[in-house]
Amino acid sequence: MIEIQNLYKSYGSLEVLKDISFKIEKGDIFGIIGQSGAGKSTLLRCFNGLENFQKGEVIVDGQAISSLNKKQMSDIQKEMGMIFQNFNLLNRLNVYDNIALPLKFWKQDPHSLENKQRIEKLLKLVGLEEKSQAYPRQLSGGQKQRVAIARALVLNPKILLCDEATSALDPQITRDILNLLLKINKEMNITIVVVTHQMEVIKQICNKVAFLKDGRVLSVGKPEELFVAPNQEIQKFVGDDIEILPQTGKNIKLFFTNNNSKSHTITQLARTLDINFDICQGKLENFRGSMMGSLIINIDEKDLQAVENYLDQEKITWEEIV
Ligand SMILES: Nc1ncnc2c1ncn2[C@@H]1O[C@H](COP(=O)(O)OP(=O)(O)OP(=O)(O)O)[C@@H](O)[C@H]1O
Repeated sequence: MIEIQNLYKSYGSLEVLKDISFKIEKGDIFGIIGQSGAGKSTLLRCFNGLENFQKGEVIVDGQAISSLNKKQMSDIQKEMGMIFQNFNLLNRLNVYDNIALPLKFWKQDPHSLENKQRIEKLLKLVGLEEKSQAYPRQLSGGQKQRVAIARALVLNPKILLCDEATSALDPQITRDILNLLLKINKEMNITIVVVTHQMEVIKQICNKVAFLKDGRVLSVGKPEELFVAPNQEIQKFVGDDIEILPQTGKNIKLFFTNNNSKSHTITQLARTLDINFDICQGKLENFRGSMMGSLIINIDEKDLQAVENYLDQEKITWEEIV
């Protein structure tokens, strides 16, 4: 659906995107995560032509963005709705007219029967049937983002681009908006790209994620797979702060995925190898409804080899914490 090939982008002498390549498939909810300044928003804006780039290519629905003329670019832009952190609503227009703005841009009558029905359907989808005549100043942040989502969908796009769409919202409202995005993805079959610095957003809705650091892709994959990959940069995002661990013996961190989250792994380990160990830290995380976990145990140094062999044999991902 969107393919990014060896993309480079600079602002003057500042290189912001460096050799970015990955693919977003139809139906994905694809997350792009990274710290402030990593280049996430710039990358997203290269997808719909809001930014140009110096090298590489972005291919949307089989069309190379850099080769499009003005008309072809607007047609592609029509296929991509976008929402932002600060909602970007027009305060002088009511909810209905804000949602209708893209229709006006495309010279359509916002009050034709077809468009009226379309906007009413969208108002229902985002749960704002009662607010059609309200003005932005009369709405909460979550409601404003719902209006922005309805507006982004009014032209029937295939792709929805979300730039830090929940960063200004509190945790409960964030969850509601994320559930709405999940619903839009499932029921309307819209591919969603989410730029965020919040790991929670990735965990709740994304089936794929790209980690960006200093304009480069650190890793791309399923969130739960990257979570179990022993990569310290990524674990920082997952919020894996390791507490103080014993200074004696060896500390081993085990990662449990859906495939190996058998409850008896740990008791089996003790029984099979006939060893004792201490449990130092444990954590469970929810990825789109699947539980993933990690556990740090402290073992005697003399048992290290046997434990490593056992974990490898049981195909449990582990790392030694030093
Ligand atoms: N129009 C611009 N002109 C010059 N530099 C820019 C411009 N837009 C962004 N930058 C710079 O490009 C880099 C990447 O910015 P970008 O906004 O893409 O990062 P980000 O990962 O989205 O961060 P944030 O979450 O803080 O928005 C930053 O160093 C930023 O200062």
